[in-house]
Parts: sequence; C-alpha cells; structure tokens
Amino acid sequence: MIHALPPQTVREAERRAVARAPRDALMLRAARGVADAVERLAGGRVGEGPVGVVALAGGGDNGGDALYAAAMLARDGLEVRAALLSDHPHARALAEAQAAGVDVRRLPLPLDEGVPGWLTADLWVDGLTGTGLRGPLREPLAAAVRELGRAARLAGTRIVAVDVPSGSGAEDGTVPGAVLPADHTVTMGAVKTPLLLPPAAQYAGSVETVDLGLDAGAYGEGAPSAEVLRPEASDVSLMLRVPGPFDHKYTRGVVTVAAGSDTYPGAGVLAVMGALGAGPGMVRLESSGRTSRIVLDRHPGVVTASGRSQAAVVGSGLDSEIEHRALSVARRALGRGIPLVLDAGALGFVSALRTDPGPLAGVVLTPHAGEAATLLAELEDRPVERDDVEARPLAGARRLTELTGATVVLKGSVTLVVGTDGRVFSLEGTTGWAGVAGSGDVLAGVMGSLLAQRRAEEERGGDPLDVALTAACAVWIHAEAARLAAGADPAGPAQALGAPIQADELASAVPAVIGGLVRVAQEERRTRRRRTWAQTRDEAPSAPAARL
Ligand SMILES: NC(=O)C1=CN([C@@H]2O[C@H](COP(=O)(O)OP(=O)(O)OC[C@H]3O[C@@H](n4cnc5c(N)ncnc54)[C@H](OP(=O)(O)O)[C@@H]3O)[C@@H](O)[C@H]2O)[C@@H](O)CC1
Ligand SMILES: Nc1ncnc2c1ncn2[C@@H]1O[C@H](COP(=O)(O)OP(=O)(O)O)[C@@H](O)[C@H]1O
Ligand SMILES: [K+]
Repeated sequence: MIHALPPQTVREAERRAVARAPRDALMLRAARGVADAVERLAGGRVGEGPVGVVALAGGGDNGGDALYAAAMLARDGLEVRAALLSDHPHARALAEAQAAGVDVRRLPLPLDEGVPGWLTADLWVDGLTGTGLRGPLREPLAAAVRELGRAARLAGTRIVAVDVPSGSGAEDGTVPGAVLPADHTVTMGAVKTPLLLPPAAQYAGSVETVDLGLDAGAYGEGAPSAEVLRPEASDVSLMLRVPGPFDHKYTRGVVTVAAGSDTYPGAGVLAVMGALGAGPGMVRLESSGRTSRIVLDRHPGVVTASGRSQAAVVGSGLDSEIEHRALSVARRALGRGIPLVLDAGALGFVSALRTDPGPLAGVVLTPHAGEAATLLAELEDRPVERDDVEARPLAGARRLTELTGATVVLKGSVTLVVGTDGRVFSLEGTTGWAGVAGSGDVLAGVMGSLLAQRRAEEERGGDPLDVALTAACAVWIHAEAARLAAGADPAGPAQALGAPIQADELASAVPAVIGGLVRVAQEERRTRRRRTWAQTRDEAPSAPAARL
C-alpha cells in the first residue's frame, strides 16, 4: 500500500534530514533517481538521432535536482541540454552540469517567439517548481508552462517531473493555475498527496519514489485523515481467495445483479460479465425478459431466480418498467444488511433508501463527476455543477459520504474511494481507452462480485469485510483489465498506448487479471513468510519453545 502524505509533512522531514547530511547529499540522491528514470524511459536510441534530454530548471532546489540529474545523464553518455528559466539557479548544481558537458542556456521569459527549436527533445526533466511553490504559478512563468505543455504534446516529448509536476502541489490535489503535465513523476522521500488526488494527480502520470532515507518516524503520527492510500498489486492480491476442497458455490459468494432493461439490455449484460469475471460462486440476475434472454444466451450459468446472495449490484440501464423491481432489490439488500452497490440510474434511489433504515451502511455509491454533482445538488438542495466536482473531487466525495453514510467511489481517470471511516483511496489512472460506454457497468459488476466474495469469507469466520478497501480493489482490477485488453503500458519504456477497446472486451480481460493476482498473492505470502523467518531467527526462545 502506498501511503501519500501532505507535502508540508514530507518537506519538514526533508529539512531535518538535509540539516544532518553532508552538503547536497540528499539532492544528489534525488538527482540519481531522476537520472535513472530518464535512462529507463529513454530505453536506448530512438529513431534517427540520439536520445535528447532537456532539463528545465527553476530557481529553487527542485531546479537543483534537475541540474544535478542533467550532469549525471551527461556523464552517462546522453546528450543533455539545460534551460534556465530563473536568474538564480542552484549554483553548485549548475556548475556541476556545466562541468559534465551539459549545454546550458538561459531561456528568457516571456516566450515571445514561442518555444525555441533548441528545446525539441525526446525527454524533458521538469525542475521548475517543487514543494516550494506558493499559490498559482505567476506570470510570465505560467504562460511559459502552458506553451511548453502544448509544445511537448505536439512533438510527443515525454516529461519526467521532479518531485511534483510544476505548478501543482496543493495538499488537497486542487490545481490553482497552470501545470506542466508529466508522463512520469519521480518524487522524493515519500509520495505526496497531490500526486494521488485529482485533478493534480491527472498531471502526474505514473509515480515513483526515491528513498531519501528519511526516518519514517520523522513524519510524526500525522492525522490519518490527511493520508491518502493507493493499493498495489500485492494488496489487491491478498483480497482474493482461491476456492479449495471445502468450497462450493455458496461459500465462494453469490452476487445479485439488478441492471439492464428491455430498453437498455447491454448494461445488464456488461454488469453480469464483470461480476462473473471476478470469480464468484454464482451470479443471480434480476432484470427484464430481454436482458435475461441475452445474458442466458452467453452465460447459461447465470441464475434468473431471486434468492440468497452475499451482495447486490443495482444499477445502470434501468427504464421505467424495471425501476420498481430494481428498487425492491436494493431495499431487500439493505434489509438483509448485505453490501449493496448503487450505480448509474440507481444513484437516484439514494433519497428513497435513506428514509428507510437510516444511514446507508454497507452501501457503495459509484458516481462519475456528473452523477456526483446531481446527487449533491439533490441532497443539499443547491446548484452543483460537474465542473465543481471536477475541480475539488476529494471534497465532493467526502461530502457525499457525510450526507449518505455510504462508501463513495468517485470515478474518473483517477478514481477516489472514500470510506465511511474517512479513509481515502486513490486508484491510478488507467488507459484512457477505459473511458468507453459500458465500462462503468463492468466495474459495478466486478465490485459487487468482490464484495460478495469477501462477505462470504466473513460469514465463514474469515476477516471482517472492509467495504472501502474491497471497492478500491475492484477499481484496481477494472483498471488493469482495461490496460490488458487495450495492450497499453503508458509508463513502459516503449510507451505502448494500446488500441481502442469495447466494454465487453474489458470485462473479458478480468479473469486473466484475477489469475495474475493469484500468482502475485503466492509471491507476496512467500516474501512475508521469509521476512518473518529471518526476523525471528535471532529471537530468544519463547516459553513454549523452551519447554520443548
Ligand atoms: N534541499 C535538498 O537537499 C533537497 C531538496 N529537494 C527538492 O527541493 C524541492 C523544494 O525546493 P525549494 O524549497 O527550493 O523550492 P522549489 O520547489 O524549487 O520552488 C522554488 C522555486 O519556485 C519559484 N516559485 C515559487 N512560487 C512560485 C509562484 N507562485 N510562481 C512562480 N514561481 C514560483 C521560486 O521562485 P523565486 O521566488 O525564487 O523567484 C523558486 O524558483 C523539492 O520539491 C525537491 O525537488 C529534494 O530533492 C530533497 C533534497
Ligand atoms: N480518461 C480515463 N482514463 C481512465 N479511466 C477512465 C477514463 N475516463 C473514464 N474512465 C473509467 O471508465 C469508467 C466509466 O464509467 P461510467 O462513467 O459510469 O461509464 P458508463 O456509464 O458508460 O459505463 C469508470 O470506471 C472510469 O473510472
Ligand atoms: K517539478
């Protein structure tokens, strides 16, 4: 699990560590991390000419990191240029870059003539501003950053941000002005919250951390509400259970899906496909005749009679004919206290359900920004626009959780999950090809399926169901399935951007993702076992062992 901390918290720890270390020692470590990432991403010579790298340096220590990295890259044999966008660059790092043969030039602002051709390169290292940024970028730097972003997009230049994309860095992920979008961010000491919280996270690309040897205790306990969590493959893998000799379909989890209608049967098909792909013992479908026929044609194992289940998904593709039945499925789930995913059209049930048994405990709401705005407007009786939610997604998701007592999954390129206990999970942006009609229906199915499996585990005396973590794991699986289906690896050295996918292809990739995770779980358990073995090797014999 990645734990992101507020930038100021990391900055304090960094300041203490810098004071203890030899001069520029931490900065050199930071720079080595940046240089390694650039070399990995450059991946040898591309096309006709040599790999070209330009370091963009501002006037603070973030620029110092970039200039030292430029020096290292030059010494490693790359062709490196550095553009100074400040009249007071980090003096020692600048001298080192010049000594290493970096072609250093001053870039006068404003960029009246546009972005000079001298900057055209395969990769840029963005060291304009880091955690020292105060407020929005000021002019003329703000205009230059906008120009640079446009030029990079047109030329296909990849940008590696140092610490945070320049222009970003607010603790809550809000973006006050111009930001230089990165493909990859190399962050120092610890992941900072704006790298995981949208909209800032949408500018960060993939994120990697350089270990600066900061004492973890140096962060202090920190307010848990300030922390943002990002599950990794190993965390998701441990949520899965491989059926064993004592399992049967009911112990593996049964999920009820109430989605699709005669008007919109596709949503039901996709939600069922997502649910089946995640590996429950059974999927029950409560939908219209037309939806049921299409689903049974493709998946004869689906059961269309109602009955006991460990979770329900009520959602998309409802029409006025089926709405009443869907609402009663939701009421039944609430009444039985099983987890319930309310997606798409069923988000409109929130007001009706809230008056039922009080707060919506065990309920997961899965709105995108537009649906979140509609729901907030309805619950608070005030105008809320999609743009408001997109500008401050964390605030929007938190507010929805407060108002409803439900876990909220706010979908987007970076998806946030806010638990009823205040935990915030952020799920890494997947390929943009995932944003296709029906993709959310698949996600709802995967989520209901995982919730049913965890609930079945709980009923058998296993770990208690953690609704927010389970929902976050479903988003992870959905994102990975999209990458797999599209053949995309935007963070890889070859930068595979993949190809368009349809929602059913995404759903069809889910079982392979689960299979991969099961292997990851085996690895993870072995790692943990061996760590414990090594840790206990030198322990004094415990009482029972001594008796032996
Ligand atoms: N010290 C070390 O050993 C280590 C340091 N580390 C690194 O240091 C970074 C923090 O460095 P920092 O504190 O020097 O600030 P930084 O982010 O470079 O920003 C200052 C620059 O931004 C400018 N600027 C500010 N606001 C602005 C605005 N609104 N609009 C426009 N410009 C604005 C400001 O301009 P000025 O006020 O000087 O004109 C100045 O040029 C951290 O992120 C990490 O990368 C790590 O590698 C660990 C080791
Ligand atoms: N640019 C994007 N990058 C990655 N994932 C995206 C992007 N846009 C949307 N998604 C994901 O695609 C899904 C879309 O869901 P939703 O908006 O409910 O669509 P639908 O209702 O058509 O199924 C969500 O899981 C969302 O996180
Ligand atoms: K930066």
